[in-house]
Amino acid sequence: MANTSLDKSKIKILLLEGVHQSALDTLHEAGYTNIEYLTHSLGDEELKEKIADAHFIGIRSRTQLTEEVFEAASKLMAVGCFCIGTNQVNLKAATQRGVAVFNAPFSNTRSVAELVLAQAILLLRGIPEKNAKAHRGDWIKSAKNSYEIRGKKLGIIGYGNIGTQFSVLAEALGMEVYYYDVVSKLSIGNAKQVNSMKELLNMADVVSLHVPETPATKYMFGAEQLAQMKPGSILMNASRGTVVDIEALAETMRSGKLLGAAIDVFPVEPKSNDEEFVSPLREFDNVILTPHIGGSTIEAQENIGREVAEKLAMYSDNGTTVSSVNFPEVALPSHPNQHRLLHIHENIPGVMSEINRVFSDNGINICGQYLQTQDEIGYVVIDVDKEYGELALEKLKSVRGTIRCRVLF
Ligand SMILES: NC(=O)C1=CN([C@@H]2O[C@H](COP(=O)(O)OP(=O)(O)OC[C@H]3O[C@@H](n4cnc5c(N)ncnc54)[C@H](O)[C@@H]3O)[C@@H](O)[C@H]2O)C=CC1
Ligand SMILES: O=C(O)C(=O)COP(=O)(O)O
Repeated sequence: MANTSLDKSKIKILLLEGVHQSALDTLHEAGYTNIEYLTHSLGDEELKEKIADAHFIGIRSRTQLTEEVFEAASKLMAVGCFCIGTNQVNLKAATQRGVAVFNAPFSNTRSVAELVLAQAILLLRGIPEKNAKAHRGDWIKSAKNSYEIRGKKLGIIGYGNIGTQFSVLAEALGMEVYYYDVVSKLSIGNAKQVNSMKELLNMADVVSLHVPETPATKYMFGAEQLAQMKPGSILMNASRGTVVDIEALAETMRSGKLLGAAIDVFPVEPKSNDEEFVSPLREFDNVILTPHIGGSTIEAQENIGREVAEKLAMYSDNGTTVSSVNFPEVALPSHPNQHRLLHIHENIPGVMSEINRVFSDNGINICGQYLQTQDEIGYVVIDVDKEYGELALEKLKSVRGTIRCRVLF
C-alpha cells in the first residue's frame, strides 16, 4: 500500500520571531527535525516565499498572516501564535483554508500583570521623570506629586486573564479595584464591576487597559476618554497599540493633565530591534515607553514555547484541536492499529451523510468517529482499519464541501 501519512522528517516547520528554545526542544522530542528557525519576523514577500512549502508556522505578535500570505501557503496545516493575541492572523482566511490556529492564552499573563503593577508604583512616585532628570545631572529631591499606591483607586478596562491577575496583585498592595468589561464577570477579591467606562474614568487614579484588539476596541480610548480621566491620574496600555489614540494622548500629556503614562504597545511598532522607534510620546519624561515587552520574560517565553509547540505536535500527530482559536475543538484518543482520517469541510447540509455513504458504498468499516462543527467549518475525524486508509482518503477527498483531508497512521 502507498505511504500516505506524511513522514515527520518531511513536515516543514517554520519558526519566526525568536520563539523560545523550549519550542524547538519540544518539537525535536516529538520527532520533528525539519525546522527552520529565524530570530526575526519576515515582510510579506519573503514570508510568502518561505511559507510556500511549510506545513506549520510559529509566530509572535509581529508577523502578519494576511489573506495573501495564506494564499501562498498551500501546504499549511496550522499556525502557532507563541503569544496571546491572534489579531495579526486573518482568522477567516485561515479557517476557509482549513488551517487551524493555536495560541498560548495564559502563559505570559502574570508577566504583564507584574509589569503594569511596577509601572503604576513608579509613575505614582514620579520616578520616570526623576530618573531621566538625574541621568542628565538634575537632582529633584521632592515629595511633590509623589504618592503611595496604597488606598488608590485602580480602574481596569478588560477584566480577563491579565486584568484579574493585576486586580489581585493591586489589592494585595491596598488598592481599591474597579473594572469595566463588556461582559458580566465574576469579581475576584473585593474588585467591583462598574457599568460604564465613563464611571470608571471619573474615579480611577490609575487606569489600565487589558482588552484584545477587536473592531470594538480599535481606538476605543481617545480624546473623549482622556477628558473623562481625573486630573493627576495615570494611564497604562499594555494591550494593543490600536486601542489608544496616541496623538490624543500626546496632546493630553502636553497639557499636563495626567501625572504620567506607561505605554508598551504602539499603533506602528519597529519591525526589528535595528529600526528606529518613532512616537510623539518620546518627548515626555513622565511617560514610560517600553518596546512591547509585557510578555517578554524568560518564564513566560519558556512556557509559551512548550505550550504552543505541544499543541502543534498534537494536531500533527493525532488531530487534536483542543484550545484552537478558530477550529472546532476535538480531543482525540490515540489510534493504535488504525488509520485516522482528518476531514475539514464546509459546514453545509449533507456533508456528513455523503461521508457516511462513501464509507458504506465502499465497504469501509468505521471504528471511531468524532465530529465538531463551528460556524463555517466542520471537522470530522474517522478511524478505520489499516487496510482501508488509502481508499478512504481518496474517496473522502471527492466529497462535496471538502476543504482539506489527510490521513495519519
Ligand atoms: N504587551 C504584551 O506583551 C501583551 C499584550 N497582551 C494583550 O492583552 C490582551 C488581553 O489579554 P488577556 O487578559 O489574556 O485577554 P482575555 O481575553 O482573558 O481578556 C480580555 C477581556 O477584555 C474584555 N473586553 C473585550 N472587548 C472589550 C471592550 N470593548 N470593552 C471592555 N472590555 C472588553 C473581554 O470581555 C475580556 O474579559 C491580549 O488580547 C493581547 O492583545 C497579552 C499579552 C502580552
Ligand atoms: O501575547 C501577546 O499577545 C503579546 O502581545 C506578546 O507578544 P510578543 O510575543 O511579545 O510579540
